[in-house]
Amino acid sequence: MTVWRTSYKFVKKIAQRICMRLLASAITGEDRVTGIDNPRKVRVKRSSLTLFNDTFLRACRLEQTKTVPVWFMRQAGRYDADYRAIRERYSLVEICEHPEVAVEVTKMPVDKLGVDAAILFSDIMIPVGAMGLPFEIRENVGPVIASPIRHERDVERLQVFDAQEKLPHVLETIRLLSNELSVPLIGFMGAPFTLASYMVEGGPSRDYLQTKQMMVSRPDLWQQLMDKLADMIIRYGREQVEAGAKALQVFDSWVGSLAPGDFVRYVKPTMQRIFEGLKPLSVPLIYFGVNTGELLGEFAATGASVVGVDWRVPLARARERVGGGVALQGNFDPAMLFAPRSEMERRALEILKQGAKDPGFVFNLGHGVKPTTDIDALKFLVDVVHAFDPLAG
Ligand SMILES: Cc1c2[nH]c(c1CCC(=O)O)Cc1[nH]c(c(CCC(=O)O)c1C)Cc1[nH]c(c(CCC(=O)O)c1C)Cc1[nH]c(c(C)c1CCC(=O)O)C2
Repeated sequence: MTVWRTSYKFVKKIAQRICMRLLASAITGEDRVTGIDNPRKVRVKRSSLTLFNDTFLRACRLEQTKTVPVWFMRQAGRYDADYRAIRERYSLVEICEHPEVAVEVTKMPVDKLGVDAAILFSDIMIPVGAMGLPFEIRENVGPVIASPIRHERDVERLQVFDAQEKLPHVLETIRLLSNELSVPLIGFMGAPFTLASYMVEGGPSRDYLQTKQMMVSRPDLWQQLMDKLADMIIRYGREQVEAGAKALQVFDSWVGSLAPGDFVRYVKPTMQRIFEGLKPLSVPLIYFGVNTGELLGEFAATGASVVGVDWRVPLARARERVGGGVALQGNFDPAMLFAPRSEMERRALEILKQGAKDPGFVFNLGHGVKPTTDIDALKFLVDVVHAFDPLAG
């Protein structure tokens, strides 16, 4: 009897999944593939019947898609009441330490907003803690480090860790997500300059005086720090992809504070080494920064496959600067999520028309979602992007 009931349930579940899959592809007309899109990495077991929306990955690979993929930086966050409720019980670091909670938070925007990619819920500082430098995240301030890096011994003490050993919960979160998600999971790391800015200043900064001072007056020590962070980033990136991340974004939020000559001299070689090291993983590699208008050409020359653009640069100009062979991601001003709907739509269409001129465009904001954003504005924006036909222009 029990055997019969179990097999009936099993057959019913399979039949339901097949029906859902057929229905979804009939409705969207989008190409759907099974969970496995990189046969080399089938180490992670996944259901072969999961619906999988690969529009984001295809746009990153410069393939023509029927709709423009969209996701938002900081798409899991305080604008969402359910997230705020979870934050009342867990700190940001605690969420990261509990895979079941991190999974739930990562999935929230996918379910609620209908975005085409998920981003791992974590923070760029999590691996800094694992390197042996304790930090704290202060609300409305950002990461704070009590004993910042100033001397050789501080750099020497930093460990290039094994995530299996130091951050097993992060890898577990990725494994769970890659089994459950119907969209690709983006893993991420902070880039060396941006991480160094917190590690050297001891917290957020307006002008990065200590960081830039170390860069120019102790180029040897600076390079030692860049090298150690690059080693960490390559190793941690590889572990994230092996656990199931389908793309990696390297956040260099504050590198736009550098003059182009300084970027080329003090940062670019390290970024080239990082993307060279991550390339064998065969996943899209996104390089993002704010205020990087003058650096976009250099960004494209680092070896990244997708370049993030903020709203200060029109996308057509960004395309001129990066040239061909690289996808673009951006560049809606997060402040414009507070504009009237008609104005939001007008601006989104302007971006879509420029961005989708060539294959290889991912719609995003130019920076993260602001905590006071209305969730309905985000949903509206997703709908506008999905209604746009990139082939019709
Ligand atoms: C610079 C940077 C940090 N963290 C990150 C960056 C690069 C992107 C950027 O430029 O915004 C990256 C980051 N941080 C967080 C994510 C989660 C994934 C997602 O985008 O949804 C991602 C991708 C969670 C978070 N990380 C943080 C929050 C907000 C605090 C909270 O809601 O608990 C979230 C959701 C905290 C944090 N952590 C950091 C800052 C500046 C802050 C903001 C402080 C505040 O406003 O309270 C460092």
